[in-house]
Amino acid sequence: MATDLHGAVTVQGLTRSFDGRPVVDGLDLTLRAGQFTALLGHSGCGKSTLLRILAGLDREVSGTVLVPRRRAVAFQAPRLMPWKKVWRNVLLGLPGKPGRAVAEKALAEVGLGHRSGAWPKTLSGGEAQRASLARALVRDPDLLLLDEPFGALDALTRIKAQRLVAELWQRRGCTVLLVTHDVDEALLLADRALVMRDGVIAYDTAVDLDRPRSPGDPALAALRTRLLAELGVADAELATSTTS
Ligand SMILES: Nc1ncnc2c1ncn2[C@@H]1O[C@H](COP(=O)(O)OP(=O)(O)OP(=O)(O)O)[C@@H](O)[C@H]1O
Repeated sequence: MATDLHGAVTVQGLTRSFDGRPVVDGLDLTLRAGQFTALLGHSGCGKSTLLRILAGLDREVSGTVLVPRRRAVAFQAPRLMPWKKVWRNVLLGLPGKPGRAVAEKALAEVGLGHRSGAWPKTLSGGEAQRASLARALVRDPDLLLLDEPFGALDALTRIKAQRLVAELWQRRGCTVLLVTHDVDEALLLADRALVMRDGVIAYDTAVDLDRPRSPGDPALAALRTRLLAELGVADAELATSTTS
């Protein structure tokens, strides 16, 4: 995998197979630096596989992958080490033995400065997810990869976490790729939405809507219908498909 110094991502002819079955199959994708892109697609279509490849966690691929050197990933499960205090979790794996103040700065950015010395098991689900986000931010990423980071949160915590990510993105200006099952979440946050199908990006649309966004905006509603059609979801299924 090649790396460059900017936030842009270039993927060409990317293929990843498991047991002889291609999950990513000649995929092309370009992300502009600073762009917030949502990646949608049916369960099992290969979204996490693509994200893991971009994160450098899976190198058994063919094709070209050009990503920024500084990149970080946050998963649906916060993956905190229970035997390390929150601030130590934030610094986990960082080179050069950075001090607690570095962790606390990232924790403050996600509104968790006061929990720095806590044990992970004492955090709520939303707090743990924010700690996981701080662990990504402390790496000062040009590319932030988010794999369903809000999937396990209750509705209210989820809304707060979505707002936080939107704020962080606007403040930091990094490139974001967000894997989500939730079309409404994609339309709330992203300025581009992709649908992955049959191992490639099968649909690609700009989400060119003013912020903050309102679900009542007719342009948003039209995009929503189109994306759901791309996902093969009929109108009658709308309510359940976007809240699960
Ligand atoms: N390490 C692995 N070994 C074998 N098969 C794998 C491996 N990782 C992923 N797969 C398979 O690749 C396919 C795509 O998985 P992936 O997790 O990327 O899908 P996804 O779109 O992220 O799904 P979901 O939305 O349910 O998280 C699945 O069929 C999965 O079983």
